[in-house]
Amino acid sequence: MTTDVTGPPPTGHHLEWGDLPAKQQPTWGDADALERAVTTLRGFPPLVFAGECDQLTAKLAAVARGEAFLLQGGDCAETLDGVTGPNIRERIKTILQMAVVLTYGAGMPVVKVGRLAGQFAKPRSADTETRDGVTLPAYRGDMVNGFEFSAESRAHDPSRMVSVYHASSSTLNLVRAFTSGGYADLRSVHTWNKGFVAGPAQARYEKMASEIDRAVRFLEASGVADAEELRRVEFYSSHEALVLDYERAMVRRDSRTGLPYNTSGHFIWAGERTRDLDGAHIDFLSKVHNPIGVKLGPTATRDDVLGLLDRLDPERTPGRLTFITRMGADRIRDLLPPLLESVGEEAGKVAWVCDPMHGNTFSSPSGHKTRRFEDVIDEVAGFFEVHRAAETWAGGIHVELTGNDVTECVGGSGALDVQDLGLRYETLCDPRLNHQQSLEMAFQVAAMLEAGR
Ligand SMILES: O=C[C@H](O)[C@H](O)COP(=O)(O)O
Ligand SMILES: C=C(OP(=O)(O)O)C(=O)O
Ligand SMILES: [Mn+2]
Repeated sequence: MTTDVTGPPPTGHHLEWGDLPAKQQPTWGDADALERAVTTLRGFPPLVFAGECDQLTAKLAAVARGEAFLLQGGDCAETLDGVTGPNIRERIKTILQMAVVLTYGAGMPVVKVGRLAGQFAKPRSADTETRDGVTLPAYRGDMVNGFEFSAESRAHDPSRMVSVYHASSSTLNLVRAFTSGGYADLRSVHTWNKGFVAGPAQARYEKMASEIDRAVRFLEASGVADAEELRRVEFYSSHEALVLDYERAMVRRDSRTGLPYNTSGHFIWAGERTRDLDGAHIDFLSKVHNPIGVKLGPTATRDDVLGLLDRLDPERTPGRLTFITRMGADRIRDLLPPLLESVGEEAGKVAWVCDPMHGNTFSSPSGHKTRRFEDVIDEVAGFFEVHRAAETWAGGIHVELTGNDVTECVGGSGALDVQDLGLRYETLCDPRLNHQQSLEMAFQVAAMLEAGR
């Protein structure tokens, strides 16, 4: 981890953001409260450092070259109440386990990125929600308003951005402690499996962990393994850069180079609803030097893809830009090939990652938003097939998951049924894979990666 100091922008050198149209923004009522929150945020230290962002760019360059695989995962919507030690620990353990399964199964470096420490704002399909004849603003994530269905809670409150900063800071603090303080030591692969509800994937993991243990002991005994290298993992934060008042206020200039970085997270992306070329979100991403992503849904055209490439990565810097496709299991095989084809040679200049969640959401009869595990796997399978045929690299997966034993997505070996959804449905936005389903997915994706080698 580099320790460069990333300072606030020098006085008089504030970046100009202009006033391009910005979709999906809060309507803060109180201008003074907004000003106070933004001023407070601007004075806070960065949450991540420019040097770390550059390291991640270098790792994503390896993904773009086909030499590494990206695992990006976490909640759809983090919540302030959800920032607890156990919640964060179980999520980190889950991602570490998945990464080990992928690394061991596929013999390939895995870049680990959490959807965490900033994933507190949501774009919505509708601005309002109606219950029993009462219409209120839709829930837009804890950065903007509360989930509770009352006028007071649903009002957009800028001071929430400051709360999100603190929540992100304490999340990152624990993540850094876990990943560099010995907990993520490869010699503890077994302990990451502890505390989870037993199931087939856990048992399979246990077996694999024993093999890894033996291999690590062998390497250590032979003097090949560097004890320090085994002790820690590089783990990065990411979120959708949605609420521009928050993201802009977190921009700092790198003291080494003077270049602006969004220090609210290592990797940030523009969502499917805010990726228009002439909009404020793409303009924002074009001005910061972090590694960035853009979601591409079923309506993405050749011109969108080429335009985004030119706008966001004019120099074609390896690792700078990642396209995250989310087409749906039934459409990926038709919609992705023309995009790869139209980009031609340029397709190899960016990383391509599959979000198998957002194109596969439906409502259960009980009214729960859900996804079928089998559709999620099928979209990833389609993603691999298409890339193989196009001779481009299927660079990774972007998944909504939790380490907790929730009942939000149906299917998987636990055969979770739509009738079970009400048991432990805890997400405030989209349904996440639970621990068992996440681990199962890792085994299936590792097999796909292995088959392609
Ligand atoms: O992850 C996000 C959701 O897909 C997005 O917020 C839209 O959800 P909605 O259709 O329930 O508004
Ligand atoms: C809103 C999201 O995705 P998308 O922009 O792809 O719909 C999300 O990642 O939670
Ligand atoms: Mn989501």
